[in-house]
Amino acid sequence: MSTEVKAGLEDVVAGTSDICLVDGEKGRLVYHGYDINELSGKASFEEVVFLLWHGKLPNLNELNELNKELQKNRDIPADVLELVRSLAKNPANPTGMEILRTAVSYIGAVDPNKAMTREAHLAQAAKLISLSASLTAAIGRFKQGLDYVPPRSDLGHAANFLYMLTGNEPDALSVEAFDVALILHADHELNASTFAGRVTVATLSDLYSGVTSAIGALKGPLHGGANEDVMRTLMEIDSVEQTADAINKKLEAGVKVPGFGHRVYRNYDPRGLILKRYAKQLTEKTGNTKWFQMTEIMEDVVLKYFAAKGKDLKYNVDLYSGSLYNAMGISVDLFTPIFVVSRMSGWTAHFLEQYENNRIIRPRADYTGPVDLQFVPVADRK
Ligand SMILES: CC(=O)SCCNC(=O)CCNC(=O)[C@H](O)C(C)(C)COP(=O)(O)OP(=O)(O)OC[C@H]1O[C@@H](n2cnc3c(N)ncnc32)[C@H](O)[C@@H]1OP(=O)(O)O
Ligand SMILES: O=C([O-])CC(=O)C(=O)O
Repeated sequence: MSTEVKAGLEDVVAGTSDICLVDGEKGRLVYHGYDINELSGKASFEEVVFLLWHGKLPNLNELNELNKELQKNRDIPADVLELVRSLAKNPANPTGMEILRTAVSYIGAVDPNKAMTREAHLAQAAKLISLSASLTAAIGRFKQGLDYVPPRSDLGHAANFLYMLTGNEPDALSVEAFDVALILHADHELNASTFAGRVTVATLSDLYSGVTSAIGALKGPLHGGANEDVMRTLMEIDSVEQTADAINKKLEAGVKVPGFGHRVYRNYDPRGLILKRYAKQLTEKTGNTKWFQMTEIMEDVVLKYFAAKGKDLKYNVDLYSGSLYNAMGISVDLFTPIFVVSRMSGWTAHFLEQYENNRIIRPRADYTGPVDLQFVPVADRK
């Protein structure tokens, strides 16, 4: 057995997959052959869901069928809605991610369709794509003391989410920007949450357990939770003029600034460039450019700080989603749940792939503890 240990499994290839290519050197992200720049603004999120699950873009009939299936699953069942409503009011103040994780686990427990077939998994995946969006909108409303807005079947996935969140029909630019954000976050090879989920389903556990594991992993601030941290950092500074100074102080203190750095992208994160364009466009349209301006200053300060040290640290997908979502009127606590709404497509595609050609995932640890200790009865221990 090789004893070479790569901390954090850096650059370790843990399997093959034909879902998604992350080219860290060239800053490219490709879903089943399609570069994200080719899909963004042209395809809908629903088409990308089909692409990730089936390895090809849908024809019109296939897309209509998928849309029908997604629309059918949009309304939140009464028992799930009550669970979410009570959690949103709980004095422990659970986060959006905690409520979403609990609701998904509950939905799995009460789903009568427990078959471990591709057909059943696809039905469960469609249910989760729809319900994760409806639940995120409902969590946002309940946390503000507002009522549930039932879904509409005449709107696409992105527009329906914004409608269920605000109760108003969204404008075309917000729908386009949100749809693109969903596409950009849809999949990312063996990132921590997808890996966690694949490990779970590789024991031949159910798809809901895989998704619950994945949500738990995405929640952390080193992964999906960073998008909320970016916005909280900006809100804590709360001044365009103070941004450079405040970020420099954090860097000098050795704080890891959220929204920067990536395990794979050495050059730039291609998703960030697209999100930045939409954030600029939407914040200019709404007239509230403060958070976008602060984010640009943050980008400039961090890049210069590291360049001066001979390091090439770039911003990642989480940096500009903050000002973008804020311009859509979305509260910070929903930013990582929105990541779930999108990544549900990639997670479930990976789980389908794992089930198709499964072997339990079980690496080794290089043991560094003692051996041959002698047992001492408790009364004689110091
Ligand atoms: C959707 C996503 O998950 S994208 C990532 C979202 N996460 C964040 O934005 C949180 C901030 N970023 C980070 O914590 C890291 O860059 C990660 C977790 C993304 C990647 O971690 P790793 O690949 O293990 O990189 P690592 O932490 O070893 O960083 C390499 C070097 O860059 C520095 N560095 C990396 N990211 C940052 C950052 N955001 N701010 C300051 N310094 C950083 C590290 O201190 C380290 O410096 P050193 O070589 O002097 O020790
Ligand atoms: O790939 C990663 O390590 C993290 C990431 O950017 C993602 O999951 O989108």
